[in-house]
Amino acid sequence: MSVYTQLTNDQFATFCQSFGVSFVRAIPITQGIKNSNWFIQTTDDVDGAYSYVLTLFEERPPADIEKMAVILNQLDGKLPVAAPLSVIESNSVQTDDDDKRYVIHYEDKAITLVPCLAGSHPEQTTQAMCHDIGAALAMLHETLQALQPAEQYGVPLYPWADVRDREMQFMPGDEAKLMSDIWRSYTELPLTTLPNGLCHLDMFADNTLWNLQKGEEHLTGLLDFTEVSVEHYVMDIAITINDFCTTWGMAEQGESVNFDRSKMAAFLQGYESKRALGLDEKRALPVMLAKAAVIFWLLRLNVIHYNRTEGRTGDNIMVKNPDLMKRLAAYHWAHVEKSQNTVFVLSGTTSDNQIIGVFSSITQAEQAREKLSNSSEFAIKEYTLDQLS
Ligand SMILES: Nc1ncnc2c1ncn2[C@@H]1O[C@H](COP(=O)(O)OP(=O)(O)O)[C@@H](O)[C@H]1O
Ligand SMILES: N[C@@H](CCOP(=O)(O)O)C(=O)O
Repeated sequence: MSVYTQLTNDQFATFCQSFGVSFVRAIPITQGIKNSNWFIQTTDDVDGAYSYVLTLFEERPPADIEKMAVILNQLDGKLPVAAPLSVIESNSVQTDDDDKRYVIHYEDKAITLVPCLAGSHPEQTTQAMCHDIGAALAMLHETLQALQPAEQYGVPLYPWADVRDREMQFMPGDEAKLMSDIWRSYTELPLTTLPNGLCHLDMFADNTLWNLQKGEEHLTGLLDFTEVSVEHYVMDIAITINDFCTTWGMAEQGESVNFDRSKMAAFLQGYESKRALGLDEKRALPVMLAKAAVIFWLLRLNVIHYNRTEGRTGDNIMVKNPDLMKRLAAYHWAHVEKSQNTVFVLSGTTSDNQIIGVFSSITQAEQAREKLSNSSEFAIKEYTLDQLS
């Protein structure tokens, strides 16, 4: 559980009053690792129910949280998000939407109050859920294109290269090599031409809520918009795929990491039902999956670093296991290396075995075969480069 700041009931009551809500009780929220969150019970709630969530943003400055409120209001109605309540201005003068404030301050930190969304976090995902979260992410990418210039609405990207340089000093050689190989391969992608825009960048299953009725699972909430930044859409896709399409084994399951490629196919189908991916995005995806895993490996090491340097300890502090992300990065990297080392040969099946072409992906080979009038007389065979020499 992560509640970094302790507040008194009087403080909760005063904060809630700023949003026109009458406070009864605050219940600390057990999930989340960045901010302090409480469910808020009001005088209108019965039987221990609660209708709001109060968040005290521990890291992001209030100006970033104001931007986040604009983003959530843009998405409201298109996707199931919890848009922040506006602050009741004391002079009771009607304010335009543009002048509304959504944030109050406690010391130098921002506080928001949002409606509590129904549903629960999935412990496991299904192919149908992966399809739906893919469609939701594409809708998010498309909808936020209305906010221009995008840089004005997103927060700056975190300086992950600095975290990498600090953490790599303490890593065993093979781990540092994995990280730098993936990083180098990422920088070799056509980064200047890949489409970009406002991205969520933390769409993990535990940042989503679902009605989990068996066979009828549907998305009821998208949470945690504190990281929204301008990034390549394919990076946001990779981040979301990495969590939704992986079964994470806890310590008792040997911390296994099982990535499900059929879930990824379902995700991509859902995504492309709302926004078509370009060929360059599809080509970049395998390396982006590895880079996204590296970023969250670093993020988790960074949380541990700050907990240590700022003396944050105790039962209220939750940490997520960086090793799981390291294993996922290694899995994706092995896949990239294998495909870099593999070619697909299209050749005739008749006695002369005529070679039509050598391709770096199965899709390219299939496309070439489809163009042949007598395509059934040609086969595609996979070879590693050392088999060909
Ligand atoms: N609007 C909401 N409705 C229901 N639950 C919420 C809402 N906002 C936050 N939560 C709960 O609080 C948890 C932590 O919120 P989150 O924004 O992910 O915090 P953090 O930024 O600390 O990671 C979520 O996983 C969810 O369980
Ligand atoms: N989703 C990230 C870290 C951010 O955690 P959150 O609980 O604050 O969304 C991870 O799994 O490492």
